[in-house]
Amino acid sequence: MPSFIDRVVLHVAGGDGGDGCTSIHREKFKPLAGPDGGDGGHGGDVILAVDPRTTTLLSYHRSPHRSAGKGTPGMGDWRRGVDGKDVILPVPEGTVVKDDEGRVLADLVGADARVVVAQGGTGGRGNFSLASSKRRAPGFHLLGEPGQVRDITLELKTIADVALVGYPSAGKSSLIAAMSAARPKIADYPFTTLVPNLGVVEAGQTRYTIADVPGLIPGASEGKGLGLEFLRHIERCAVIVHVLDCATLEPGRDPLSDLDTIEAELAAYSERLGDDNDPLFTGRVPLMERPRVVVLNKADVPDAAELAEFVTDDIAARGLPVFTISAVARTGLRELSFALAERVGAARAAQPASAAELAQQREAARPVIRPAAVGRRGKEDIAVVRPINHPTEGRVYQVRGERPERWILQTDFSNNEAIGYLADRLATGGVEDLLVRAGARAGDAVLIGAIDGGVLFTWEPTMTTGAELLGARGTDMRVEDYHRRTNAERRTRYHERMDAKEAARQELRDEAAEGIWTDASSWSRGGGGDDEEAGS
Ligand SMILES: Nc1nc2c(ncn2[C@@H]2O[C@H](COP(=O)(O)OP(=O)(O)OP(=O)(O)O)[C@@H](O)[C@H]2O)c(=O)[nH]1
Ligand SMILES: [Mg+2]
Repeated sequence: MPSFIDRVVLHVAGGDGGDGCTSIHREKFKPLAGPDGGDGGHGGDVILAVDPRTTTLLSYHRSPHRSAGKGTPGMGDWRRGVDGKDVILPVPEGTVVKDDEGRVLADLVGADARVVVAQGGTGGRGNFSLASSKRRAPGFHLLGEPGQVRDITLELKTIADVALVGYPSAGKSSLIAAMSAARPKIADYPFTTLVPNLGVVEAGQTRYTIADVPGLIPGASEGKGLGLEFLRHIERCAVIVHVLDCATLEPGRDPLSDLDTIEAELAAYSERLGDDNDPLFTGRVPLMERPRVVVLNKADVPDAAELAEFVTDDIAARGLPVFTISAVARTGLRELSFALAERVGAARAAQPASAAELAQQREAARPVIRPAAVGRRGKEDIAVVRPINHPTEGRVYQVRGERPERWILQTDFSNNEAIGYLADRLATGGVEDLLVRAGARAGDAVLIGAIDGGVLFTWEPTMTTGAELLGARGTDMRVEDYHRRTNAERRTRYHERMDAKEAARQELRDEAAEGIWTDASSWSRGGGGDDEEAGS
């Protein structure tokens, strides 16, 4: 059985959006009745949702890849593609979601807490919805955007009122079994408990939860034993109970030094927690200031009872309440459960009145980081343009920004009209202005997106060649006769034209300062070479 099921790395993928459709409506006596290609469906999201019936992250450890459904392509007759299905992953309450850089994306507390961890891609627009008065019969559609893909880490931090801490085999599981209806595994070998067990205790009017966590050994705060796996669970418990084994035969151990060892580990962990130890985040007092109770266990063993009596005063002298019990013989449990109820009650009274109040305070104290929005629901940013040194292309103007990068993903580069549409979008979206301001000139290499996976092309500003190139139908003259040619012919023509321009530019460049401008001819993905068909 894996020991780290309360921390899993999950690979999540939103569904890809379906492509739009290019279609011309046909009717009897009216074979070309305008565009009727529908939009592609949106991809589904991957969502984490708190589910009270889920108590561990075990199932994600077994199958860590989760993807939402794809949107289907649009079709003729104005039919829209079908949206991909969302995938809803149930997680236990107390699951903290982090991205691959360790930033907290969500802290799922509350019965209906949920978060989208991978957004589905937006469906591509069909030629019907791309039609405008300028562009009456678009011969292209937009591609569906890929869904968001990423690795997230889920960590389960048990939410209980009381945490039982102590060395392996101290009797923590035995104690929770004696105090509540929980039936954890109990055995005489260390690290029997790998996943925290939760029990509910009723003492008088107070009802509280108690968590038995895996055993702790020296060095746990540096990850020894089950280390941090264990320590994570005490972060959210209001009261800490030290369970000390008075019958251990291990050399060098006795209740007092065990107590010191565990306290030192808690202090080291608290240090590590840093910001997360902040009461505003946990809603509790910092770990080291939380109330503690000491339990001397195994008093049914004669020697142990003697030892317990012997150390009681020492521990009490440190200001800690002490209870001598036997989890097996079930002695001393009633006093203990009432003493815990009292401290839990006090901790609850000191807490912010409501979860909402806590959330509000927390929000004010630190920015809540939410998953970066991609696709249809996201707020769109402004592009940034800067000259960079491309590893293979030399000096390149790089354009970064959600909008232009999405446009690239939506463009079918085998369709010249779609490329023309992209050029229009870049011009009207202000990217051309930014290029001019950044100092780019016609013929410079421009990269939209990251160095890997971005699209590299030679820039021809529409503002200098623009108006005169716009045909009567609003189509780009660079692709003027698109409707009379096959795809392959169009592509070839386009590349011939680009090559000719490139040759002309090359001459100019040769005269200009050497080595500054580089060759980045025609559209190519990821900085790779030209298309196979180019120059044929
Ligand atoms: N005699 C006696 N034995 C006990 C008592 N409590 C627990 N034990 C025994 O101690 C051993 C370990 O008990 P567990 O409850 O599994 O200990 P634990 O602290 O949960 O151990 P880990 O899960 O490994 O960290 C078992 O053999 C228990 O039967 C007790 O009060 N008296
Ligand atoms: Mg145990």
